[in-house]
Amino acid sequence: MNYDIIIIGFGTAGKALAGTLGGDGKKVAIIEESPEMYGGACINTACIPSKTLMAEAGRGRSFKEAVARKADVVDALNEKSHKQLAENDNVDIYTNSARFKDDQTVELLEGDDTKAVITAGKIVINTGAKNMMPEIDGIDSTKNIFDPEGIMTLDDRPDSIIVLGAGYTALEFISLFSMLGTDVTVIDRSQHVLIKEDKDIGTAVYDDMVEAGIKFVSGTEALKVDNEEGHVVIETDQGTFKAEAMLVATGRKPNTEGLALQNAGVALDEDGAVEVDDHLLTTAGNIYAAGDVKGGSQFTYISHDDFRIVYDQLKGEGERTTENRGAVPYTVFIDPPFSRVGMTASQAKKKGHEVAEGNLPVREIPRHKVDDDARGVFKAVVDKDTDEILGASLYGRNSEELINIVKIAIDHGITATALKNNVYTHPTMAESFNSLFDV
Ligand SMILES: Cc1cc2nc3c(=O)[nH]c(=O)nc-3n(C[C@H](O)[C@H](O)[C@H](O)COP(=O)(O)OP(=O)(O)OC[C@H]3O[C@@H](n4cnc5c(N)ncnc54)[C@H](O)[C@@H]3O)c2cc1C
Ligand SMILES: NC(=O)c1ccc[n+]([C@@H]2O[C@H](COP(=O)([O-])OP(=O)(O)OC[C@H]3O[C@@H](n4cnc5c(N)ncnc54)[C@H](O)[C@@H]3O)[C@@H](O)[C@H]2O)c1
Repeated sequence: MNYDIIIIGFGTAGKALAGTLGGDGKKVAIIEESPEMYGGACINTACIPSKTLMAEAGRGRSFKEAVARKADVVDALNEKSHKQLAENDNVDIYTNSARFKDDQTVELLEGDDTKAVITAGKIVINTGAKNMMPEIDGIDSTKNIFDPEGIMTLDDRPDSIIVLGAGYTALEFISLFSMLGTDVTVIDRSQHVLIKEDKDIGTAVYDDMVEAGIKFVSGTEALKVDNEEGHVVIETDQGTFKAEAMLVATGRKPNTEGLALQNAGVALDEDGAVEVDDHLLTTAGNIYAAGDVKGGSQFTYISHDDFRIVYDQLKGEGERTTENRGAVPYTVFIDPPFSRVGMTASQAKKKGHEVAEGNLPVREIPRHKVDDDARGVFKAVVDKDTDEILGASLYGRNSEELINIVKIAIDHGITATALKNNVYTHPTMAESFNSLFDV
């Protein structure tokens, strides 16, 4: 069977491309290896389930209630994603593993057997990333060790948990389990949490987590894990720790295993990600890669923007690139959330900017009284000479929404003075910008 385009992986970019190109009348094949993953990681195993659990915990629901609602949300979104493409007459969904035969030919596998072979002039790889398990003695044979996906399928809340890692994924689960009443111990290689972020904010997050009862064992190397009386016991260079369960959140790696990329002339970079140019073209001239599999920032909205770039290559002027998509904001959904866009003050100084800094503790924002939550601090980085906004790091309630305002300001050259003098509704966290940008 020949198609105009084959998409490997039903992730964020893949789904949008298949739907849009199918709508344009192109003959599209989309290949997904698991029916449980229609719509990709974000809705099935990552963003949506984790944020649903967090929202439920915030409402004071039990773990069981939270997990039950999360399952309903995931099922509904998975079904909706499948339906959207299944109802498109120009899109064929294949539930198989894909493997390249050459740069225009893809095998559809069931186990080791080739069930069919399909061809297309253009192919998009959107196979995402998967959790990495570190090599620790005993990790494969010890029970009650979970990755982020697995920990969200537990029936009962563990009374105690060890979290290995303190990156963005780990921090969200640390916060979640702490809110649910689990005793949390964090074991991490690095010396500080949020090491790449503004130092004061990293400290504020750490202090709030310690205040909530979370225990950190930082700068630590895990040596060995085992089970003892139904618990997980971890031996480290700073002592031995024990809990009912352990979550391993030590990073993710691009999903390229089994694709036989060498058959298509698609090269990987030194981190194992598919090598792409700024139009997302791989080293094979007719094959694109989108989303986590190409490395860089791993966010669902980046995968969605990758869809725009590839679509623009296939149907538009080819002007959108990874270089002109603008500032990329992000939120770590801890309680309260931490969000960032652009540079920190120290990064801006290193780049030669004369910096003016806004620094506003949340306790000075009127809205905090209404919410009865004084935790957090908002920081802004402004170029002293030009009034240009260079970045913002916001730790506090509603930062996941506010950061998008700053992103628009950065992308469209809206100055710090403009945000300072803007009229905002009251009482909101947004009105903090009247003070934050008064630098
Ligand atoms: C716990 C967690 C929470 C997260 N929270 C957020 C968040 O709040 N906000 C955010 O923006 N990002 C978040 N992320 C990151 C986000 O999930 C990813 O960036 C996003 O899902 C990447 O999508 P993608 O398009 O690259 O592909 P994916 O959604 O990963 O889809 C790839 C698909 O390809 C399939 N596949 C793989 N290999 C093959 C093959 N050989 N043949 C056929 N099919 C194959 C897979 O089954 C999968 O369905 C989170 C990640 C994790 C782990
Ligand atoms: N809210 C969001 O948008 C969101 C949420 C979760 C993840 N993500 C995406 O997923 C990506 C991956 O995040 P991540 O947190 O999984 O990875 P990461 O690479 O950001 O963090 C890994 C952490 O594990 C630690 N570590 C590594 N090996 C270790 C070992 N053997 N022992 C102890 N500690 C060890 C590291 O010190 C680090 O703190 C992020 O870059 C982000 O883009 C996004």
